[in-house]
Amino acid sequence: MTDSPAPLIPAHSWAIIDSTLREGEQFARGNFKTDDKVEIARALDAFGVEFIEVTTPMVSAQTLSDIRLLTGLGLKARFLTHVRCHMEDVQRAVDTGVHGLDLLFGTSSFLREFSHGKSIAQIIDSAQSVIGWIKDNHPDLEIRFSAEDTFRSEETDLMAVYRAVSDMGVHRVGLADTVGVATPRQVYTLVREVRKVIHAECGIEFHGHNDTGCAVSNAYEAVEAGATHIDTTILGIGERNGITPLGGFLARMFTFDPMGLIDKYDLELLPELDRMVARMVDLPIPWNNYLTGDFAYNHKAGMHLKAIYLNPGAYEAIPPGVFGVGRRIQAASKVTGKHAIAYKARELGLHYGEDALRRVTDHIKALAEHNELDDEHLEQVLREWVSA
Ligand SMILES: CC(=O)SCCNC(=O)CCNC(=O)[C@H](O)C(C)(C)COP(=O)(O)OP(=O)(O)OC[C@H]1O[C@@H](n2cnc3c(N)ncnc32)[C@H](O)[C@@H]1OP(=O)(O)O
Ligand SMILES: O=C(O)CCC(=O)C(=O)O
Ligand SMILES: [Mg+2]
Repeated sequence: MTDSPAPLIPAHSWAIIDSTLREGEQFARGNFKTDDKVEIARALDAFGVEFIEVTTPMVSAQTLSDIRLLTGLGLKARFLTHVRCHMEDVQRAVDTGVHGLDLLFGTSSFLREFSHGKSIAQIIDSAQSVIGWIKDNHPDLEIRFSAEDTFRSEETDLMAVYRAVSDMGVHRVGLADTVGVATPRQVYTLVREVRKVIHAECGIEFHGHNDTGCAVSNAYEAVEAGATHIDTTILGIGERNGITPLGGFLARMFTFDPMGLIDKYDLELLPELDRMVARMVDLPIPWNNYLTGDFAYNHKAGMHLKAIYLNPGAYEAIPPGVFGVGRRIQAASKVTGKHAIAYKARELGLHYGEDALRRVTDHIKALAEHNELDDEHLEQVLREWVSA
């Protein structure tokens, strides 16, 4: 007997840093009150994400006190706060009870010119003072250093920065696709290159925006190339059209290591998480949302329905029940077929011969050409057909 093959990408090789409480606060409708933050943190913790990233305490006195409240909840998830590579920010962050600091500095010419005005050498100098101070005064804190706008930065600049901060002893470096422009292949290649210049024990984090629709694929490519941490938010909320959504990323990774994901996370809570954030930002869950959208598990075409009744796996990559959602069979449309109609009839205890089945199917298709039938109407037609 042989061992079952190792999953393509084992779930234990990466961790989630959920940034709903940081990137999510930068979403147009993300204005979380203290109670909302507590609810989100508890829900993420119950789900099982490894890290929760919160906004910088520099935002306001309220934010500072909220971070202290959150880190005092006694959750299993570890808190990280996202701060500029700036002594004042760091000094305010270190006694908030967080487990680590996510430092960042923009390295692209756009951000060097228009955001902070520092050269690469100055960025490395600032990193040296800030990281050195944290290590001397708070050696227990985990430190991550990210080159903001990584994918529009010069590769030589990036390698100089990553090599330097890795030598300074950061626990993780971050690659950020800040404007959502990277392609999956670029992400894969750059993560591999970064791996070569940092220490073996240094982790790699990826943060990807969705401006060009690649946030999930890019996160996946990052992991495939060796990234250890992926930033997500619930429903993908964030600046502009957001970042890698928690549900979308998990859907992607589930296909490689279902048992690994089931062990790590309470996947059935995903719909609750999505509903919670949709309520807080006062928007519906998108109809085509990964896993939890209204129609994510709607099956309609006759050819699909025939196979779905025999084995749902024929047209579903991921069993919906694992993520706490159900499937919907939409049998009464113009694109339906006789197998679906026979199945629906059998559910009602009705049986047709072959000719009758063809005729009732065609009748339903013709009716649905004008107006789709709901379940009640379909049932009525099927019963009338038998008694007619
Ligand atoms: C891509 C991203 O999502 S990055 C994260 C974005 N997050 C945030 O902006 C958090 C919320 N921000 C805030 O509350 C405020 O912007 C604060 C408290 C951080 C700063 O507020 P202000 O002092 O009023 O400055 P303002 O926001 O107008 O400008 C940004 C400042 O940060 C500086 N800065 C930008 N990036 C960095 C960095 N990585 N490290 C250090 N300083 C930086 C800029 O130079 C500018 O400072 P300056 O006025 O001395 O030139
Ligand atoms: O700190 C990071 O790595 C990411 C910051 C951010 O939100 C971004 O670049 O879009
Ligand atoms: Mg971002």
